[in-house]
Amino acid sequence: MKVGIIGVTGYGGIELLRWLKNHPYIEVAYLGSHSQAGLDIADVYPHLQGQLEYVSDTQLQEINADVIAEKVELVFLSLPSGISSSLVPNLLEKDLKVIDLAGDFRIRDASIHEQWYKKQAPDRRSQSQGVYGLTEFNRADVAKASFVSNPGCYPTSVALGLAPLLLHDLIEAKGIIIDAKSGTSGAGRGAAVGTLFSEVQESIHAYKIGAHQHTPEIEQFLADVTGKDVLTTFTPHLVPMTRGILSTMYGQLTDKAREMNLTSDSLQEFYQGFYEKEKFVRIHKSGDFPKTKFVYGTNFCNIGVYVEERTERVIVVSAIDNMVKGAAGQAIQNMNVMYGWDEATGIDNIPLIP
Ligand SMILES: NC(=O)C1=CN([C@@H]2O[C@H](COP(=O)(O)OP(=O)(O)OC[C@H]3O[C@@H](n4cnc5c(N)ncnc54)[C@H](OP(=O)(O)O)[C@@H]3O)[C@@H](O)[C@H]2O)C=CC1
Ligand SMILES: CC(=O)N[C@@H](CCC(=O)OP(=O)(O)O)C(=O)O
Repeated sequence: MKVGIIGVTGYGGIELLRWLKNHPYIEVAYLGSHSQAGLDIADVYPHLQGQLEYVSDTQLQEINADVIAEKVELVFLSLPSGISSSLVPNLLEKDLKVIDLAGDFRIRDASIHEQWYKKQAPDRRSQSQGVYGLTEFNRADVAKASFVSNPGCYPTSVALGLAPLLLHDLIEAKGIIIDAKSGTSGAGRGAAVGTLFSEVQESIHAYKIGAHQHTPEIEQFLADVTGKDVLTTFTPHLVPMTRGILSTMYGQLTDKAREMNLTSDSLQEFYQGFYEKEKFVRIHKSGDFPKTKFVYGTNFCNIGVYVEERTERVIVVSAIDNMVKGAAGQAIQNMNVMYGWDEATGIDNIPLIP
């Protein structure tokens, strides 16, 4: 099948291109760029030299829906937030299948989108056709979708970590605390003082406290899962590494969980059972917790759980690679589901250690 990538020169786009080499059913027939059209992708990224036999046209093209529709059947969008919303309606009109990595179409409520993204919400007509692509939870809808809105990187790590607890009423839906840390690739390739080596190395800081745009995405998904309003305090941190997100989450046990005498061991068994059939979610043994290294360069989400009996709190630690399960890997996982292929096609590998 022929696919295209719009925004291929960015981190999400180039990661998609890297993974698609491993995919047996894919030819990449269109590479779109806003500011570098006309250049060859191997000139922009010389590490690709001699590796692009699966790309039928390696020259970066201008972004034009008519041209894209002539060349491919499905297109991945990996653009800054606020840009894909102007493109998606045109692409869908041309009967293209679309997987969007940006946040434009994730939030259903326009006023909430505008409040957190500080940008105009997109055209509702496109969104109504879109499916939130957290594959493990929305597989049936993704399989039927022509437009998938791929989840954000932090929300992927948080949702996979907390959904089992909320779904089974084991923690209170309000007062959840999420302390998350991301490597700098999460901020994209654009030059910015905040991600300079000299600013980031030997330092760690919290940012967008009480104001991060992933907060409503997390709450919307978890409310869909529980049928209740979910309230979280989400604090992201930037840490001096390139890839990876580690989210540490705290929830208060419910009466139900207390009556069950939930322990770390029984909670670990519950998570193991919950995700038993999931290829990309791996539960650590009781007493053992993930490191971002365990998922580096892979589509895995690793989760460790603990019940702190003294404070009646559950602690969940989840790790993903923001570029893979948090972006390109999950997008390809969704494409596999849309086409009825084995979900792990092209994205099954082992992390690099060390
Ligand atoms: N990085 C990550 O870990 C994750 C990112 N995301 C989301 O994915 C999207 C892409 O992120 P990322 O790859 O990191 O970002 P980058 O900044 O690295 O890349 C953005 C791309 O968009 C293109 N672009 C910039 N401005 C415009 C414009 N006005 N019109 C069309 N194209 C434009 C650039 O291409 P060119 O200059 O060639 O025109 C570039 O290729 C974002 O919405 C991000 O929030 C989601 C999950 C994780
Ligand atoms: C480290 C870092 O800066 N990460 C970015 C993640 C951006 C992202 O993925 O944004 P959308 O999913 O909302 O498009 C951030 O915190 O804004």
